Parts: sequence; C-alpha cells; structure tokens
Amino acid sequence: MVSVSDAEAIILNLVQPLNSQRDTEIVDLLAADHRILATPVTSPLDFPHWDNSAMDGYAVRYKDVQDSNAEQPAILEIVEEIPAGYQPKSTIQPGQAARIFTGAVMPTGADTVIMQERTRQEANHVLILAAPTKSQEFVRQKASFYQADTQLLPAGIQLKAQEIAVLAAAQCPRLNVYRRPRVAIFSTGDELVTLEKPLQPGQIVDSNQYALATLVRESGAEPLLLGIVKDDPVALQETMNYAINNADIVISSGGVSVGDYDYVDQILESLKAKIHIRTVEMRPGKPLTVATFPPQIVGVQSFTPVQQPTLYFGLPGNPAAVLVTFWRFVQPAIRKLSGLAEGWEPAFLKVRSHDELRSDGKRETYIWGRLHLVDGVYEFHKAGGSHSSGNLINLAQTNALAVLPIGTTLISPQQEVQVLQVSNS
Ligand SMILES: Nc1nc2c(c(=O)[nH]1)N[C@H]1C(S)=C(S)[C@@H](COP(=O)(O)OP(=O)(O)OC[C@H]3O[C@@H](n4cnc5c(N)ncnc54)[C@H](O)[C@@H]3O)O[C@H]1N2
Ligand code: MOO
Ligand SMILES: [Mg+2]
Repeated sequence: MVSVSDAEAIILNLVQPLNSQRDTEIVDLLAADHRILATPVTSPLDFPHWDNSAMDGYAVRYKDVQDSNAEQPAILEIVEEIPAGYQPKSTIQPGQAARIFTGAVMPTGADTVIMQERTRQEANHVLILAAPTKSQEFVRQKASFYQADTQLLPAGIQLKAQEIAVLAAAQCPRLNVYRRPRVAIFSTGDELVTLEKPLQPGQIVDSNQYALATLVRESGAEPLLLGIVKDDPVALQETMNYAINNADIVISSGGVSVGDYDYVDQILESLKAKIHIRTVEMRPGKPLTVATFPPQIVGVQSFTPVQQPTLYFGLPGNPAAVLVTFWRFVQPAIRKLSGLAEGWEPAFLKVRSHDELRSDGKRETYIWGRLHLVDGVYEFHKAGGSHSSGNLINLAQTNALAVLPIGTTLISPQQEVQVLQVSNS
C-alpha cells in the first residue's frame, strides 16, 4: 500500500508530456480556446504599434504647458485634428497643439496629452487650464507593452480569452497546439447495463462510463468509449489490448479488488504490463491499479507513431471512488501529458469547515461537499446523505473534496481543513 503523496509522485513521474514536434496540430484561433500552445509565439509588431493618446484631448509639447493653470492658461493654436485610425500630417511646433482622441497616433513634436476636461477650446485655440503632472502624461508609448521579436507567449500554456485576444492582436489566425490526449475508457462488471436497458434483478447502469467521459473531456482530452466488458478474462484481455493500442491513457473501472471476479491486475500481468501501484492509503479509492505498457508491446496498429508508454489506470468500481481517484490522480496525469508546462498538480486550499468531518484516521480520507463563499471567504460544507463510496447521489452538486490526513479523526466545525476544488461551479 502506498501513501497518496507517493502515489501522486509515482504517477506524475510515469507521465511523459506529448512531444512538441510530433504531437501537434494546427487550429483556427477561434477554435483554440483551452488548447495548449505547442510553440512559443513572437510578433514582429510592437505593442502599442506607435505612440498614441490614452485620452480624448489635446496633444501638446510639455514645455509649452508645464506652468499652465486656470488663471494663466497656456493658449495654443490647434493645427490638426487626429481621430483614431489616421496618420497625423503635421509636426507640432512651439505654441501649437493637435486635437486628439483616445487611441489616435501622436503627432511628431508633441509629447504629452492634456485631457479635454482640463482645457477650454475657443475657436481654433485651446486654453490649458491645468499643467500635466509630468511629460508624456496620457501617452501610451510605442513598445511599452511589448517589444517586437521578443517572446509574446510561451509554449505549454492553456489558451483562454486573455491569450486568444493577444494572439488576435498579433495577427495569428492559426496556431500550433498539442493534439488532445486520447483516453480509452471501459467499465467492467457482469452487473452493468447501458442506461436505456430495463434493469433485471442485480443489474445497475454503467454510470462510471458517463462520469469518466465527462471528466476526460473536462480535462482537455478526447475520450474513446469502449463500453462495458463482462467479468471474463478473455473479453477483458481483448478490450485491454485494443485500448492500449489506441490511446495514450487507458482507464477502466471495477475489478481491481480481491474478489473472485476481479481480473484486472491478472490480465495486466498476462499482457506484460508493469504494475506500479495496486493499493493506496486513501478512502475512497484504496484498490487502485496503475500500470504502464512499454512502447515495444504497443502493437503495429498504434494510432500514433509516438514511442511512449501507455499509462493504465484501473480505478475501483465504486462510483464515488472513481470520481475521487480521477480528480486526485488521473486529471493531473492527463494535464501533464497534454503539454501543459506547469500547474498540473492538484491545488489545495485551506478553508474553514462548516461541518464536523470524521475519519477513522487509518487512510487519507476524502469527503465530498461544496465550497461556499461566506463574506468573501470560502467555507467547506459537507454533502448531506451517505458518504459510502457506493453512493453517487449526493455527489451531485458538490464541487470540492475535504482531505483528512492519516491520523486525523476529527475536524470540528470552524476548524481549517485542506480542500481540493474539483470544479468552479
Ligand atoms: N474483501 C475486500 N473487499 C473489498 C475491498 C477490500 O479491500 N477487501 N475493497 C473494497 C473497496 S474499498 C472498493 S473501492 C471496492 C473496489 O472494487 P472493484 O474495483 O473490484 O470493483 P467491483 O467489485 O467491480 O465493483 C465495486 C462496486 O462498484 C459498482 N460498479 C462497478 N462498476 C460500475 C460502473 N461502471 N458504474 C456504476 N457502478 C459500478 C459495482 O456494482 C460494485 O457495487 O472493493 C471493495 N471490496
Ligand atoms: O476504497 Mo473504496 O473506494 O472505499 O469503496
Ligand atoms: Mg470487486
């Protein structure tokens, strides 16, 4: 049995990120949200592209207006009007100004902008009623945000609205991003049926397949759904063999405990997988198999030419155990594999618990619930109902897991607890 932190380290060590040369594709900028940039981006453009005005007002020479005030205003001749999008024609001489608007190009000769609220226009002259605090005031200097031909965005970042906007401004209509990792998913169990089937005695719906498909997609990967496999060694071997030949990561659920029909580890061994983890000191999620298939046994029909080991997660069958072990171990593995340069490890928050939380103290215990914002501070509320790992009903509407380390049997209300936030809503 390995500790949760050792299991995390073992798993993340086994993951080799996708290759920035081979494992990439070109996507349109508008389809690039949440994708991971595979090559750094540079731009030949400076930002701003030219000195421009930050205000609607007047472009002036600082020297002309530095002592100006309402009693003794500088009076400047307006020689040009410069809206945004125009190239100024004149050079501002001493005693002159240009009417200018936000975003418009600064005329040569001028170095400062006076916002129009501090001026009064009389015919073709402007009176400067207050001196600027400094030269260059309200001028956005060329290249002050970004200097051309330096790195604009590094590889390995996930593209969100902020980055997409930068890439649009830099005129990048298409981008080189990492392909989505492919994750094969199947469920094991004679009791499982698909959701449209009427239930016979002893049968339940294969809900894990749905949970895992959603989790995989949320993690930025592409699920390959292989359905339900009977507790039958031949069928299992066939599906496993197909899965490891067609995915970067394989996730099965069920069949990893010690029961007579729990065949997963046995088949992995017969397929010459290297088993790295069989049990973890956590609740739920104790039986958890992590294995790798070395690249040479990945068959000729491999969907990628990539010579990297396929990572296999045999998650326990209990629905709560599937979600918890996915969040704790599989999601970070997918995120590391996907090319993200950093930030794939789960991030824990320290928050106040609203409720009493209990554990037997023998295994690291994950208790599901909800983070609530109370006066701007997060508070953990334990989900009502049974915390059996066979119960999936009260997992609905949760967004966090409180973590009680080994040796901790009680967290009292208002006491702090470590929490893993598993979704933003
Ligand atoms: N003697 C012992 N028995 C068990 C132990 C143990 O240490 N000694 N560990 C328990 C723990 S903890 C867990 S977790 C489970 C893990 O069991 P398996 O991974 O072998 O999974 P199954 O036996 O196949 O199923 C367990 C449970 O989950 C339901 N299930 C399975 N697949 C699905 C699915 N796709 N969708 C919904 N529900 C599913 C299944 O019907 C069972 O109720 O073992 C304990 N036993
Ligand atoms: O480790 Mo199990 O997941 O408690 O039911
Ligand atoms: Mg079992």
